[in-house]
Amino acid sequence: MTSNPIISVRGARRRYGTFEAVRGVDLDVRRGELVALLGTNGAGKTSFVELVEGLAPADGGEVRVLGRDPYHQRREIVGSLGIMLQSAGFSGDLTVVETARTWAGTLTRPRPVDDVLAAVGLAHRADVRVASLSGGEKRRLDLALATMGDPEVLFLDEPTTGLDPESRRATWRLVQGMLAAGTTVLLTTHYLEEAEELADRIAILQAGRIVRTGAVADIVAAEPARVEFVVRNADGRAVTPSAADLPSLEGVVDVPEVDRTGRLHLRTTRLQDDLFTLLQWADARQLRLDDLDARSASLEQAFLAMDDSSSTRDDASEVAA
Ligand SMILES: Nc1ncnc2c1ncn2[C@@H]1O[C@H](COP(=O)(O)OP(=O)(O)OP(=O)(O)O)[C@@H](O)[C@H]1O
Repeated sequence: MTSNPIISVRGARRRYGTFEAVRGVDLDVRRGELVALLGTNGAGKTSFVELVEGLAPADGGEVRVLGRDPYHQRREIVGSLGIMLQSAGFSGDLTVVETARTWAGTLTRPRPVDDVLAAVGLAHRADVRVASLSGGEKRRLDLALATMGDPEVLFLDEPTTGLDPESRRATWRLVQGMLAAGTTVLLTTHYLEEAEELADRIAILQAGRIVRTGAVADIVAAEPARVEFVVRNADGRAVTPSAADLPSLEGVVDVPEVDRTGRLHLRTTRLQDDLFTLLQWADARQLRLDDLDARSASLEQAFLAMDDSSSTRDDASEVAA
């Protein structure tokens, strides 16, 4: 299916004085897709997302949401956007339901307030003053307001920060329901598990540039898998093979390490082949690979590896820019 992207950004730039926080970002988000923007603190996520939300003008490049410039043509699209900022400025004196009703009054087609509060698990807190809510409850009220207008495009800036694991999962279910109904979502998060759970695609920002985009599986596949075990002989005693004792393993990157407990750690780009070779090697010598743990890299490992390598690359791209 080819359709125009709902969010389309080309060469976006944003400056604060002489400092450039967003340095030529390209991004497309298609209808019904969730793209998660990841990056370490100060990478430029909020600076970039504010351009797409139309809360600030770009200093260069082109930003389009639903075919419009979200800053200069904001009034034409604002009714189709739902924005959940990192901190919303509610009056603490209003109750939850009063806040929701006030917000509903600003929207063209609000969903029923009771439904929206129930969806985020705040129905039983409707008459509590906002000032008395916990941090996690305030976050859920933010989400209720952002989704009240049934937006075509939803911006979620760290939506589950401060939520307990159960509330976090409830938020994920709500977002998944909106995605299934065709909502397009741009999410920023520091929780890689959240990105793994929700994102169709991930974009990783580093010092104002996107250094990687792709599906979680593709990003993770580029990172070596981990294998760990303790080698024991026929008597059950742990033995520590040197690298020279081990069979030749084709996918192994860097030298296998033995930690203080005698556990051997290696990383390989050919998990199945190298595991098979290791098991054959152990079998032929009547050795056991105890507590064997072999697993693909997590998004977290891929993210940390990318962050290391891109900070080195960044110095080079600075000169080239
Ligand atoms: N109003 C501002 N004036 C000057 N510099 C700013 C301003 N806002 C942000 N910056 C700088 O721009 C860079 C990007 O900040 P931004 O808040 O966009 O990062 P972020 O990826 O959202 O970080 P976090 O994960 O901590 O929210 C940082 O170096 C920050 O110090």
